[in-house]
Parts: sequence; structure tokens; C-alpha cells
Amino acid sequence: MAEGRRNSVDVPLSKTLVALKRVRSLRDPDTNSMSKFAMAINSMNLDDVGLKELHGFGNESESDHNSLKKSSMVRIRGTDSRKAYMVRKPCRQRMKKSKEPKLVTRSMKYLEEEVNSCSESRVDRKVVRKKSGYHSWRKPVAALEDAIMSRVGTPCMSMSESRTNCSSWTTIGFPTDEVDVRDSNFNGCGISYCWSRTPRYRDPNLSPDVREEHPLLSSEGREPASREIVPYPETPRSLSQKFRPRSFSDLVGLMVVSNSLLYALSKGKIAPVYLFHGPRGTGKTSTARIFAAALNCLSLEEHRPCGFCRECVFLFSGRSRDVKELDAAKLNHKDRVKALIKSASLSPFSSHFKVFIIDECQFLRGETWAAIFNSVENLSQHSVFIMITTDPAKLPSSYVSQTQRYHFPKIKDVDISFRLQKICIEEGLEFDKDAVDFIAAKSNGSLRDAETILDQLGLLGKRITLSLAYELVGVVSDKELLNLLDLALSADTTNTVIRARDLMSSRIDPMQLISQLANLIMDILSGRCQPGFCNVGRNLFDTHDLTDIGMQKLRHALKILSETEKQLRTSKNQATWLTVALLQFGTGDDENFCSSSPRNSLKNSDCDEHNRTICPENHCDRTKLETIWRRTSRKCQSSSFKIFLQKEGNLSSISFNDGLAIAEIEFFHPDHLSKAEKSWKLIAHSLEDVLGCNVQIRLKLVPACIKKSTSVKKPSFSLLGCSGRNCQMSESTMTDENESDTSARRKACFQVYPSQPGKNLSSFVEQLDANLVPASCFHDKEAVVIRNHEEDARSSRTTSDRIISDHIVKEYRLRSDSSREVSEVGQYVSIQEHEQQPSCFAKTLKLRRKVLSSNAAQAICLGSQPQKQELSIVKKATSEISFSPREPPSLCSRANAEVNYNSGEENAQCKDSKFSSKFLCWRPPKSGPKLVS
Ligand SMILES: Nc1ncnc2c1ncn2[C@@H]1O[C@H](COP(=O)(O)OP(=O)(O)OP(=O)(O)O)[C@@H](O)[C@H]1O
Ligand SMILES: [Zn+2]
Repeated sequence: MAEGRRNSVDVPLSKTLVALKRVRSLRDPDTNSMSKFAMAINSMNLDDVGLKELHGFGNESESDHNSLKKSSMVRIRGTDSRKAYMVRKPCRQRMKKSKEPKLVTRSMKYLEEEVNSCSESRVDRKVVRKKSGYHSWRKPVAALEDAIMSRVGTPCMSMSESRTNCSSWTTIGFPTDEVDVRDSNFNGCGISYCWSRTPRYRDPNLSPDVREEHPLLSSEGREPASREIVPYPETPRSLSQKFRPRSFSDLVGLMVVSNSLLYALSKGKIAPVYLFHGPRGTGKTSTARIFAAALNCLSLEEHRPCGFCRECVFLFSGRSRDVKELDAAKLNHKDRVKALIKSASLSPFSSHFKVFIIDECQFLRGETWAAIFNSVENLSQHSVFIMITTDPAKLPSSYVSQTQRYHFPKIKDVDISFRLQKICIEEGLEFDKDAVDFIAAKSNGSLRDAETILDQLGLLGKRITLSLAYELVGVVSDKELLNLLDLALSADTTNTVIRARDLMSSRIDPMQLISQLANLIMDILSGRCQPGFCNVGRNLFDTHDLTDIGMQKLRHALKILSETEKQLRTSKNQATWLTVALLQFGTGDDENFCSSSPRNSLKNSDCDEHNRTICPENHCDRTKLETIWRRTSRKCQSSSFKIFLQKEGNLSSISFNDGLAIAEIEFFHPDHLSKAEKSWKLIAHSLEDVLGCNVQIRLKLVPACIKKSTSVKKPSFSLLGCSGRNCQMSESTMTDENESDTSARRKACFQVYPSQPGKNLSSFVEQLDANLVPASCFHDKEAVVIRNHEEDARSSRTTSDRIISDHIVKEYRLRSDSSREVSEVGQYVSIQEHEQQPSCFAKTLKLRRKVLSSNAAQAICLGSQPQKQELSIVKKATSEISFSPREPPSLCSRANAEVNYNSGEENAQCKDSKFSSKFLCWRPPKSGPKLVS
């Protein structure tokens, strides 16, 4: 059952039609011959195996012998030199040993004696074990060594042989009514078709008495139900089976787990119950088997399991009578638990340890846990339980704490990719590295999923390319995605519809398309897709002028996608609605971004119109802006200030939101900026007179070269301008020697001057937001999330990270790689050169995280002037904050919130009668953050 799930990966069924060509990797003639050999081995009983090994396979038929050679060669020919070495080594060793007849004879004799004595009676067997030190199960090393020493001549198979034999590991289904296999009816795993050619496995040395002593452990002598039949193929049915790890060194990305288990083995510190937990397909079951094999391996070598001793062979071929894999769901039966515990209380048959591997243990009932743990004390000292789960949260914590826990993390993409490449080489599959990388990224840390995708691609019989992988997995290539986005943004209705239909009718699920588009847009907004950063970015920047407006369009598109995604969840006609959504991408700009429409009459100020911007990119708007600025400066009473404004200032844009006009005014010299700052109220009032509505102004410093070099002034707080990742401005206009300008410009990015209190908060939030991140990202209902990740934001952001949930729009991240950098990847902007110490900021962010757990809109302002840093939080619809770098912040609430800001004191306070706990005032220079509650 579990195996079935394991081998499934979410790929369109149609793509698996190629399965007709299946067994590509497995139909390799070499491989097939290996399986032949496996059959030959299967058809030997234990002693046969031993003798044949010792006598150089003398009794084998010629063809089997040849096939063995061939199979060994296959392994040796592999690119993995380590593997080749592993193959040869045991062979050489074996040959060497076979030349020492004396030792062999003696060892065999010893072995026989021991086995015979073991078989005499259960009590005797225990005595033998005691003699050889077995009783001290927690310190079994010496015992193991004794036992191993006594088996120098133990029949061993070469690695390749054992691997061949083991190629078909299986889940041993829980024998319906028995747990132990000490029964006369034992016939392997019970799969008729695969074991039909093997003789029923019986330990010839076990006396009938012993077999009868524990017939089936079927509890109270009931007839056993029919055995669980689990597919147990001779040849591996998938790459996962074929490349199932069989030694600790085969495990990928599990260094800590491996080392820890190896240490436990070397020290003989074996716990009674282990818990392996982690996501699916990360190697839990494989590790459990390897660990079980290592516990019982007879090899003298340091590295166990050897893979070729008797115990390893039996275990990896699923025939070990002492290592059982049990399905948790089937254990929830009183009798079965009883049988299990009874079995666990007995000594192992032939191995050192009895190992019970219980997969999906989250399905065990409380009683079952209790039964197992209550009897732990009474269990044989040689019994080990390995519980496996993907969902540890569902386990009863009191029992979990009694286990030795091992977490199996998701496997890193790079490790998966490396492993896949090795498999391709071994399988003779041609591949493109980017295709393999893509598969790795798509498999979400599960190596098995990755191997399954690779398996399916391999069956196509073609080179494994990225486009093939895209098709199989059902995603659209970046190129196609960009093409669609390009059409949609350009309002090319016909082609957008054609393209979208084409993609969705044949290849991609609408929800998947939304997710991919959203990711692409976020990549562009975050600067990941800058030219030079990736090909996608280059293409996009070639075709689109991603200025501020372009970016706004993208944000608008993102918003549409997020709304559409919600809609589609309940819609039956997803493709149509997604197409409709795509058609809105190109229309949003007229209303939301840069309007040159005649409706935009400035004189009377269409302040009722929402989200309108007059921006300088448009010639018409530029003229309007110039007119407004001229009128504004004329309103000033002081003629020198009038001239100053006219000469040194420039109104770069105005946007209207909910009756509030947000005006950006540029200055080109720090002194001029500072002069304007001093009289900001004057400017604001003049503008209000001209526009006839409430105004907030933003003063910005723009490098003088911009003024000279271009008539179209770039807004200084454009997404790219503010972004630490890609500063268009700095690329195009800033020079190194202009450093003071740079810092001044950065400062300017943060300055906010509301003209009057009492404005609608959302517009204020937007204004703040515009200083930090694009305004349109900040919606009333949305909350801010702050993260304090220390890694590089860019590298640490995974796809899932970027699919930001509906109500989260901003995410602040602290980057401590530079002491002067605070990175914002909220909606994908980073702001550098924050003046504060990261640690201080981090602390604040942590506090804020608590504060910001409510759903309401929140805002964060960062003052950037070194001496007057201010940080405040605004609670939606109740309050509004105004501050300037020159004045202490004040909080004005429509709900009459009372705000005291004691700027000179250590304890900055910020009180709101209603929402006091929501506010945090921050006085960075001395006191650090303080949450006022
Ligand atoms: N860490 C790993 N190293 C090497 N191979 C791995 C690893 N993890 C998974 N695999 C591959 O995936 C296959 C399945 O692994 P395994 O059954 O051990 O995973 P699991 O974690 O037990 O999965 P589940 O939780 O779904 O049972 C293996 O046969 C192997 O090919
Ligand atoms: Zn071994």
C-alpha cells in the first residue's frame, strides 16, 4: 500500500502512456542476466549458497556463471568508482578465502556446530548466545565479533550478487495472523509469482520441535488467515527499487542520521525503539533496512552492512526471518499486537537482532502503542522496533519521548540532481543538466519522487530535456510563460486568448498556470529576473520597459491573479476565468497607474477618483505637473521661496487615492532638500490650495545629473530605484564619485510629510508603503509579516515561500550579511542602507511579529536619518501617524487615540486608548525597541 503511494508522483496520466516502452532501464540485457542469477541464487538453500560460494560456484550451470560475471561487470563498468571498488573487493576477498581450505573447514565446522547447537532447543540457543556474549544486547559488539569470527568462512556473495538479489526489496506485509516466521508453513514473503521458483525457505537446522513450539504465533491457535501478498519482483520495477540504497554510504543527504546510527552501532548502544520521521521519499524505510542489516551483518569489515554476507543477502532479498516490515494499519488488532509482542520477546532465529520495522506508525492506535511500550521491558534484548512516520505530530507524545528519534530532512535539490545524474549515467540515459535540475526542484525534497519522474522520462527513450520534463510534469516553460505575460500586459486581447487557450487546453492546469505566473511576476518584482540574472529576465527586459509603471502593472497583475486564484477554487470553468483575468492585466494601467485621460482634471481635482497617478512619463501629464507646480510656487507668499521652489524643485508625480493627493517633489541638492523640508507645511498647503484636496507630500533628493541628462525625471522611489538588488538609477545615472548623492537619495526614499492629520489611514499606509514597497501591494485587509531570516533572502526563498498567502503582502527580512543592510523582500523589494544595527532592528522585528499577528492592516515606517530614526506602527482605521525626520512622530487617531511620544526619554511611549497593545514606538539611539502594552 505504502509502496504504491511512494511510487506515485503527480504527473499527468497522458504522459505516462509511454509506459509501453517500460522496462527500459530494467530491460538492459546485462541487468536481466543479473536477475537470472538472482533466480539461481534463490533456488539454492542456505547451505547450497555457502558451498557454492566456497567452491567458486562449482555447481552452477555455465550460463548462470556467465551471467554472474556479466552482472558483476555491469556494476564495475558503472561510473561510480566507489561502487566498482565495492564490487571487486568482496570478490577478491572471497577468492582469497577460498584458497585457505583449513580456515574455511574449521570455520564451517564451527558454524555448523553452533547452528546445530542452536537448533537443539530454544533454551540451548540462548545458552550458546550467552556463552558468546550475546546476552548483553546493549553491548553486542564483542558478541558480534565473536560471532563474526566464528563465521570467517561464512558464505558470502559479492556485492553485485547481493545487489542483484536485493534488487527487489519489498515491503514484507504483515503476515496476517503471525509476526514470527518460525512456522513450518513459512514460504517466504508469500508471493506466489515471485517466489514460486524458490524452494520454501526452511531453516534446515531448526528442529521440528522448535518449529512447533511457535507454530505461527497466530495467537490462541487459530488458523492463520491467508498471507499478505506483496509484490516482490525479481527484477526491479522502478529506478527507486533498483537504486534503493543498501549501505549507509549510499544514503543521500542523511549525513547526520547515518553518522549517528553508525556511532550507535560501533558503540553497541542499540535502543529498543527508534522513530524515523520526515517527509516522504527521503530514505526512512531504506535507512531502517540498512540499520537492520548492519545490526545483523556478519562481516568483519568495519563498514556494515556488507551486503554480501548471509544475513545481508537474506535481509536485502526480503527473506530474513528476523527482520520484519509491518504495516501499522494492520497491527491495530489485539491478537496481532499480542503476536507481535510475543514474537519480539523471543530470541532471533539466526541473527543477532530481531528488527520490526513499522511503517506509517501514525496509524497505530493508542492501545497498540501502549501494548508495545508496556512490554518493552520484557522484550528480548535482541529486539528492536523501528517506527517510521511522515507525520510525527499524530503520534502520542508520551511514547514518542521514549524512542530515539531521527529526523529525515527533505533532500536538497542539488543532492537530488547529483544523484539523478549518476543514475542517468549508470542507466545510459542521455540528459540535459537543466532538465535534471528541474526534476530535482520539482520533487520537493523527495528523492523517490525525483527518481520516479526520471524513470518516466527515461521510458520515452529520448534524451531527457527540459521541454520533455516540462511536458511530463505539466508546467509551462519560462519562455512560454513570458510570452503569455507579455501578451497579457500589452493588452493584446486576441493573442492572449489564443495563447492561454492553447496552453490550458492541452498542457497545463489553470491553477498551475496561475501559480507559475505569480511566481514569475514575483521573481521580476523581486529583482530575481533582472537582465544578467537569468535568461528570463533578459528576455523580459528586452521586450518590456520595466519602469515604475511596468512594475505597477505587474503588481496589478499579481493582485488579479491572487483574486482569480480564490475564484477558481470554486469554479467549474477555470480556463475561461483565468483567461478573463489575463485580459485584465493590460487594462488596469489606465485606471490604476498612469492616466492621461482628460477626466483627470486637476484644477477641480478629481480626488474622488481612486488610484490615479499623474506621472511624468506621459508628456501630457508632464505639462500638467509643471502647471501645478508653477501655481503652487506662486501661492507661496515669500517671493524668494517662490523662486526657490520654481527653480530648484520639481513636482514629479501626483497620485490620488481616496480623496488624498500624494505629491512627490524632487530636489537636486541636499541643501535644497533640507531647505524644503523646513518649510514642508508651506509647500503642502500651497499644493492643497491648487489641488483642492488633502495632500501628502514626499520630498526626495534626486541626483543632479538626472535633471541635466533627462527631461523625463525618474521617480526616485521607483521599485528599482529603491531596490537594493537592482538600482536602475544608480546604473544609469549615478556615478561612484557621487556618493553623497547616493546616500541622500536613499534618505529621501523614506521621508514622508503628511500635510494634515485626520486623513484616511489607507492612503497613509499607501504612502508609507510607496516609500518602502509598491503601494498597490498594501491593501487594507492585509497584514504585514516580518521574518527575521538571516540567510540571503534571495537564495533562501523557495517557491512555496514566494507563494504568499492571500492576506500577507509584506515580509520584512533582515539580512545580517552586511551590518548596514536591511533587506525587504516583502513584496519583493529590498532596501539597503538602513542606519540601524541589524541586531536592534531584528529585535524590533521580532517584537513586531507578535504585534502584527492581527489581521488588520499594519504599516511600518522607517525614518532613515541617523539621528532621528522613527519607527511606528499604524493600526488600520483607528489612527494615523505623521512624522518627519525633523519632528517627533505623533499619532493622530480618529478614535481619539492619545499619543504621547516622549522623544527625549529613554522610554518612548506610544499610547492609544483603544489599541495600545498594537503600537510600538521605537527610539533607536539608546532605548531600543519597546512594546507598549
Ligand atoms: N536519502 C536517500 N538516499 C538515497 N536514496 C533515497 C533516499 N531517499 C529516498 N531514496 C530513494 O527513494 C526510494 C524510496 O525511499 P524510502 O522508501 O526509503 O523513503 P521513505 O522516506 O521511507 O518514504 P515513505 O515515507 O514514503 O515511506 C529509495 O528506493 C531510493 O531510491
Ligand atoms: Zn553483511
